Amino acid sequence: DYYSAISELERLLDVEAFIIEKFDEYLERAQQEQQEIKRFLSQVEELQQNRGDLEEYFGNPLNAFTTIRRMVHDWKFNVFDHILETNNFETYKTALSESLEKVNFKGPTKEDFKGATRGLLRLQKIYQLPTAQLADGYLSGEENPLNATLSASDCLEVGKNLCEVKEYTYGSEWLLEARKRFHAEPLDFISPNVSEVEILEHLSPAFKGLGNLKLAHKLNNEILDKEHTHEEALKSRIFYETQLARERSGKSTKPEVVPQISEKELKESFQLYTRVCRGELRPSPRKQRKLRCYLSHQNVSYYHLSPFKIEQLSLDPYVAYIHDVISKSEMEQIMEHGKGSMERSRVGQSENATTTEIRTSQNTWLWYDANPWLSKIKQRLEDITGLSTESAEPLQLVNYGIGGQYEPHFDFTETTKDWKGNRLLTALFYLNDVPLGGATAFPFLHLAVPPVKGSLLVWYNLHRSLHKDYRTKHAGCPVLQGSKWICNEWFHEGGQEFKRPCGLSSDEGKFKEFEEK
Ligand SMILES: O=C(O)CCC(=O)C(=O)O
Ligand SMILES: [Fe+2]
Repeated sequence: DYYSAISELERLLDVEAFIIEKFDEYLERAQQEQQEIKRFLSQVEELQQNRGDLEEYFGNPLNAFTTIRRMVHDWKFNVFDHILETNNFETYKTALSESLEKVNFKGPTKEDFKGATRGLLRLQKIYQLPTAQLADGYLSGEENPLNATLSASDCLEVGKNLCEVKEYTYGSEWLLEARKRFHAEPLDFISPNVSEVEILEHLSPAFKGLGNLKLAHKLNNEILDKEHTHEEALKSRIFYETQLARERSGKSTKPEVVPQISEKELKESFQLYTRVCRGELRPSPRKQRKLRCYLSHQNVSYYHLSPFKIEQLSLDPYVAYIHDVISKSEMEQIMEHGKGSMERSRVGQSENATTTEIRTSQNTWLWYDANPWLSKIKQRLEDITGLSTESAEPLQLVNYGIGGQYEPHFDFTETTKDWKGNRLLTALFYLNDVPLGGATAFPFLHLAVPPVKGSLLVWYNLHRSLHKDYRTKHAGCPVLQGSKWICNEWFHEGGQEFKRPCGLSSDEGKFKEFEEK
């Protein structure tokens, strides 16, 4: 008790002074936090005001990336963490979560954020974009960059995510970029509170991952220069010093670091795919010389009046554009109908189909029965191809996002169980123009077909004898700028007996060498 001795009261005064001190600290912090929240809110408000046309805004992958990043990360660090960790805000907290529940708000997750990073990496790898340029919003050799740049903390997050999946080469570049930007940026722009130490905490292990222990050691020492008692760095220092000493004395050799290239990336078709997407490979003049553009009624009386505009792209296997085959209002109608039910695209057959990085897009199916307004389009597809839709699949609407792609694949499947048979012909409508990237690539044909709004691309996946044509391996190149909307129709074998009769000889095993390439 305090009444029986003055000394205890003295202690009480000490305690009181201590409490005052703590509360002062607390209030100062709270004020600081409020200011930070305010600053963050006004920054976001400014961004919101500058967003302009949404299609165009999100057509810029950097804007898409930073928006997701803001929702996954910045709101949490700058606002919610501050508010939610303080009990005073309990009532505010319930009101907030209730109102979020009311509007059924489900924000992007960490997985979204990682996916966005993987998208940027893919763009960088396939289009060979230098890190600093990409971070500055330069997507190709253009003079004026996109109206978006990444901050030091954006670069840090990209670098962190990449190192997490052992992509140390690119990861270290992003971290170095973060450091450069950290020094260049005005302090009030850095959000959420990045420190140089935090950048170094990731940069040093990244160089260790690359087998550059000397540099990792040097960067680790820089952490210790700034924070003498940094526990992790102190531990790492011992590791680096012993390791480097052993190397010097010849007791251990420099670790051999083999760059991580997946089996899939080593495949010839993948290498060709990236080169075709970049425009480094084109069909030879010898092949191109034989190609024609012409008008055709395809033996349908109606089209004598308004023939199809055909542009051949490859004769064997046959690939061609048919231009201006679908009207603006039809395209809009398709997208409007599909938009509400898009789901992450899957790869594989029915029950085994899974989502994968091989195909980063969303899609939905439009059944002809359920959408009678599609019958005109169905008829047009029959008129163009001369095939029956009796065994065809419903229309598949597809949309690609940040760095969205579909890696090289065949459209035919391994087994066909029913009378419909395999996918004979692919008909692909381009529903929009893609400002950069997003071509349909045929690696073995050295052919990249850029999306042309309102045009249809067709090719046969099977030989005349209905055996698989392995040269038709194809892909959707990553979308570099803008988004990509397409619509697929797959015609199957069934019902084409008189429409596309088989030849007299078998094509089995023809060009089989392309199967595994
Ligand atoms: O996106 C593309 O251009 C190709 C799409 C594709 O190959 C497919 O959906 O099967
Ligand atoms: Fe395909």
